[in-house]
Amino acid sequence: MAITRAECQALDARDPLRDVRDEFALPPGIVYLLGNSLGALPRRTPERVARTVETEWGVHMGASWNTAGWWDLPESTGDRIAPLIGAGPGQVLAGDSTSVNIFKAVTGALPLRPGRRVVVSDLDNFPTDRYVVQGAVAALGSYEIRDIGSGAGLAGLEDALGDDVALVLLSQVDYRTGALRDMAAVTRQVHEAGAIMIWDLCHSAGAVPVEVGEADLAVGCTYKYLNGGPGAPAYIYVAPRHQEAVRNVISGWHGHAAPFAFEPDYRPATGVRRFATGSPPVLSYAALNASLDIWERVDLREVRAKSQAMTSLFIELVDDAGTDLVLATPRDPERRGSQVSYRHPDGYPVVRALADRGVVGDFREPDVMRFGFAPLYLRYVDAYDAATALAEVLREDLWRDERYARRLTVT
Ligand SMILES: Cc1ncc(COP(=O)(O)O)c(C=O)c1O
Ligand SMILES: Nc1c(O)cccc1C(=O)C[C@H](N)C(=O)O
Repeated sequence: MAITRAECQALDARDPLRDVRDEFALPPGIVYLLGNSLGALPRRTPERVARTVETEWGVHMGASWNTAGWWDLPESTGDRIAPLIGAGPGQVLAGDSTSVNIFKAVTGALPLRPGRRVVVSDLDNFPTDRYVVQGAVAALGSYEIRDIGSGAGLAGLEDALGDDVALVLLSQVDYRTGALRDMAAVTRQVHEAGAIMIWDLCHSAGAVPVEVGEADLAVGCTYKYLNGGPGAPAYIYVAPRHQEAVRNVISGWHGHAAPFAFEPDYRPATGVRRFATGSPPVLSYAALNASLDIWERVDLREVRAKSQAMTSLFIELVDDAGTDLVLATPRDPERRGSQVSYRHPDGYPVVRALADRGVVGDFREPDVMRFGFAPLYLRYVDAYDAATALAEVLREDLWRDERYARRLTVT
């Protein structure tokens, strides 16, 4: 092998992020490469959630809407997410799920381009992005969807862009392959065609230093690299230039200009607050905010450097092992997020056999094995152990055991 385990340990000893790992409660004996699906539990999270339950809810009760800042959680939490995506204060609102925020973004942005009736959607995007666009178009009527294949670097985009296109929705990092799109260049291209650009940042926030830049709107989740917990509040970014023009079609009372005036008719709040809808899940915000304490202390350039080094190391080690895996992730570290994916016709049982050996990745149809490298809590030695286990599972055909063929409900 190109590098020894001892050399990986030496890399860990020099890692500027090495102490951040202690912030996480990681089960022993596990190499957790699923942080791109559900991030690990920060040690401080249980205490923060317990405080919200026992003191804010249990003692101060309803007063906590004011005294504990519950009412303002969507904005205050959004302001803490903002630096992670290159946005400023008052530009990000935390709440709802990514799916709901996609619906709000798409239906809110389409009227900005009257007369244009086409939404460009990526065939390889995460399905919920496509499903929500399909639902929005069906609900609005008179719009149509133009699908592009993202495969070779969004090759279809140029041809799809015409003077009938109102809006383009894309993910910055492809969930299957981990390919990273040039957000600034694609946004420019879409704007030159006169359309609105909406980005899904689910697989990029916390994985790469995101710059929303000229993007019109963006959405993302916080339960992957941001470690906010299962089902943690998602977020929506609305560029300041659009905030007064974009309408929130799910116009609930939390986005009203005067919610406690209990007026019969909706009037939107100013700024990003108008994208709020209903009561925030306060306990989930508590968990997310505990994790954001950690993000506040880390330098995103160090996160990116470590992510690129770890993913490169993993790829080199798997190369050296001489398996029949096909790398699905770009080899150039500048062109990938923080995951490494391989194609293998029996990827599903391979991933299950690996999990039995303590290396947790996942599988995405039709043939993609994904290994996410969350730089806050993974070590170089983890990349080494994972590559070694993967090579062993393939070399010794360990995945052929029939118990690995059975599909789990959630994969
Ligand atoms: C790109 C992308 N968009 C959206 C989602 C999910 O959306 P939601 O938070 O609504 O489940 C995911 C993952 O679950 C995703 O990878
Ligand atoms: N959001 C998830 C869920 O609710 C259940 C299971 C997995 C997830 C995920 O996040 C999957 C992830 N977006 C993916 O890229 O496949």
